[in-house]
Amino acid sequence: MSGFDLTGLTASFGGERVIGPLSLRVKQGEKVALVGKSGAGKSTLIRLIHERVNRESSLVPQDLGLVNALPVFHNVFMGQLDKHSTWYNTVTLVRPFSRDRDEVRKLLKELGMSEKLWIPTASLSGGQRQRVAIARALYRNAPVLLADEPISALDGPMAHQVMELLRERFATSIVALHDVEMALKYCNRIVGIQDGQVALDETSDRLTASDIMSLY
Ligand SMILES: Nc1ncnc2c1ncn2[C@@H]1O[C@H](COP(=O)(O)OP(=O)(O)OP(=O)(O)O)[C@@H](O)[C@H]1O
Repeated sequence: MSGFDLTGLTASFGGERVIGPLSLRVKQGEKVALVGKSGAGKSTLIRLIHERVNRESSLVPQDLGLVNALPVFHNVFMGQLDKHSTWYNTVTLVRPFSRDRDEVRKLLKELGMSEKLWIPTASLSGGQRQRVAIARALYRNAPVLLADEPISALDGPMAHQVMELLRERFATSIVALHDVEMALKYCNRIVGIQDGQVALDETSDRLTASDIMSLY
């Protein structure tokens, strides 16, 4: 699977509906940007999609979900925990296999931080931590990427490098982005969320930044 057709997506907090009911069909090869103002429901929608396509997806959550006490290597390795036996994962915790070390180092190099392989994650900057979560998603190598503001802590050149990498490595993606220009540049479909509903759904080549700004 690398496309999906989800219907009946809903979420409520304290009895208040914040998403849906909403349907979303994403075809293989589509790079979807979720846009909309803060509180519109983008993160909640990504969580709902992840619940439905869990094992088929690589997730970069907004809070990153890193284990601070562990080095960068182990946080990235977590992307493939469910692909190995308990024995393999336990050995890796103490003494990682060279094949995995090399693979993780190579990914980190593409993200400009190979020298951080054995550094405790807690000691990294915000942008470095974000890149660890991105490396974990790349290492998981699932058919669908689900990412919630994956470049919010990165400087300009690194933000472009990461978006390029994600576009190249994942056939299908849904990425919540605040930066409208980045959404238009790296995604081929724009889905605008307003009050938990789809308020805009159009291919990028038919939109300008000002069309999207009407959502804000
Ligand atoms: N755990 C929660 N408990 C209560 N309300 C929540 C919770 N999570 C989200 N909400 C509410 O749901 C709505 C949608 O939130 P969500 O985080 O999905 O928005 P968003 O579009 O991702 O915002 P942002 O761009 O600021 O990340 C908001 O009104 C928010 O207050």
